[in-house]
Amino acid sequence: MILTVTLNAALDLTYRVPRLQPHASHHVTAAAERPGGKGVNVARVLAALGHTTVVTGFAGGTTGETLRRHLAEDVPGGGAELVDSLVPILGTTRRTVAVVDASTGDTTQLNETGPDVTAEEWAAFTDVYARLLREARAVALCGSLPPGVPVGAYAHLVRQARAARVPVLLDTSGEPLRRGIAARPDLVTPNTAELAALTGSTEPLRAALDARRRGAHAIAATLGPEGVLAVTPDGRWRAAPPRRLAGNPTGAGDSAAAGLLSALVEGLPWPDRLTRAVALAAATVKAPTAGEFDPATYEDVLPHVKVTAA
Ligand SMILES: O=P(O)(O)OC[C@@]1(O)O[C@H](CO)[C@@H](O)[C@@H]1O
Repeated sequence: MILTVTLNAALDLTYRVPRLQPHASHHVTAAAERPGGKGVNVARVLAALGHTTVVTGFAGGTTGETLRRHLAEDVPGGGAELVDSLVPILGTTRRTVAVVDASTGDTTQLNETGPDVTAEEWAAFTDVYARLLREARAVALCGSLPPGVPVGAYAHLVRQARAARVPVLLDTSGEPLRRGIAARPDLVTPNTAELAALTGSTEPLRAALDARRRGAHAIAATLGPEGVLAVTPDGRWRAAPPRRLAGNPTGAGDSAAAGLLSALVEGLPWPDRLTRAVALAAATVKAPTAGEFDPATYEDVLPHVKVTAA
């Protein structure tokens, strides 16, 4: 199985409004509620691709219950098993709100901070994680940290995965990323803003090379509509979709992470991993909510992703 960790899981709400304007009242024309947080999105895409996936992290309160109920119901595309190993907490799982402006296609994201996690709950999680690592073929550590979880949490979890010889992907930001990358994860998947905040450089190749020097075995930077830039021990590549797709980009990075991890577990070479990541990200932009992708767009884009040396 593949393991995904979402320490700050969320109940994701997506609202569609005809046109988003500050200081105005809006009529919501469509609303959706999904289990979310980056690692949950990665897990849902992995399961849809046919990989048995275990979701861990924290869940609590009424939103936590709702999230777990949705997780049990909802494998998009009816793929492989999605196993809930979330650790219960006393606090209440956060909500996030994505507001999609139908006139432009732009999305505005509002993320709650998350519940307070106690030292005992964090200790209970690390025990569950150590047990799950024994069965895992790969692990993804994704998203922000809720209050109470130590800022070096990802560094600790990366070291545990490396000690267990389980390939580990890290997708986070800020200080947890800075510390996590120094623990030498196999793959880090920052977006351009995260990469710039980490390295101080807005030039993606320079920033990715710098990020790799900080300890990551490989970097696959997600560049939005431009695709993915990878700096790896086997080479450097850019992978780009054949055309720019309009839609909701929330969760596109998570789908790219799922593509990279599934292809790694399947033993595919880097160019094929990047091709899958880019096609899945494009197909996610064409799906209305994070954690889902449009299968027809995926099949359509996959043969046309362009991979070039960087
Ligand atoms: O606050 P974080 O953990 O960084 O991001 C949370 C989040 O906005 O990211 C996903 C999209 O990538 C959403 O489904 C999710 O709720």
